[in-house]
Amino acid sequence: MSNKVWVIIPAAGVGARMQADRPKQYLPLLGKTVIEHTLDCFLSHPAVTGIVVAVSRGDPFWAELMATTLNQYSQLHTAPGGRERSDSVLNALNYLVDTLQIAPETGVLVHDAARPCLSRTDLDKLLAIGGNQTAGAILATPVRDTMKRAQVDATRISHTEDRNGLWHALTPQMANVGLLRTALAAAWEKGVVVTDEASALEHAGLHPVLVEGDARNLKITRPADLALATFFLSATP
Ligand SMILES: Nc1ccn([C@@H]2O[C@H](COP(=O)(O)OP(=O)(O)OP(=O)(O)O)[C@@H](O)[C@H]2O)c(=O)n1
Ligand SMILES: C[C@](O)(CO)[C@H](O)COP(=O)(O)O
Repeated sequence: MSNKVWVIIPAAGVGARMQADRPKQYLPLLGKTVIEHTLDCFLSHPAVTGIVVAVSRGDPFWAELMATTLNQYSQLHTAPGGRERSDSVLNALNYLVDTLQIAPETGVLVHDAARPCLSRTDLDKLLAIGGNQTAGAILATPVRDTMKRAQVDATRISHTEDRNGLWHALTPQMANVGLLRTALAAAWEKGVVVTDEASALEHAGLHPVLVEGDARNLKITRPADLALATFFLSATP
């Protein structure tokens, strides 16, 4: 795999859990939108050839950014979002192969638009380790807390899960274009719901590498997460 990669940014979610007046990737954060912070890490990286952002059809916020603050970046492309996150990612992969004719052995990173706190250090670490992994690689952090399995009615504890060997999957998640496209398409064909790229690779019988990353690379999901992201981005040098 060459050391140059493409990046896919799934940004077609509605952010229901955020309960905001717009999708969370477009919420203001330290003077610009969440997604602009997310893109910053990749737009300035020498190993990144281009970026495909999967957005909902008719998304007015993305169109506004592309007409203003992002209009100078020729390496930015857009693909249609899908019903699920995995559909958005597959649409972007199909755009890379069918429209841009990107070779299947090209490396690709998939990173949530809602994760604006990715550090350059972690990105470089993933690129260095993931660049030669045939089964893919993901940023992840070991579980810290005691993990409880709820009873069916979700009000009481059923039992405690063994947390040894449990990790939080983060993004970016890295593989080559052809492998990931085939794995996601196969999962879709089988009706298997996958919530990250590694799940599709696992369903294909692969075991992606775990690359320990910084727990501050949080996914903005609920209202309190925006204040955390603000703190993390304000505190970094
Ligand atoms: N059909 C979808 C659903 C999600 N995403 C993107 O995938 C990332 C992670 O998904 P999540 O945090 O679940 O975002 P939402 O689906 O928007 O959140 P919610 O589940 O609260 O609606 C986000 O950047 C989101 O924009 C996407 O591109 N296409
Ligand atoms: C891809 C991901 O961020 C890894 O933890 C997570 O699976 C996204 O899940 P969501 O339900 O779409 O937020």
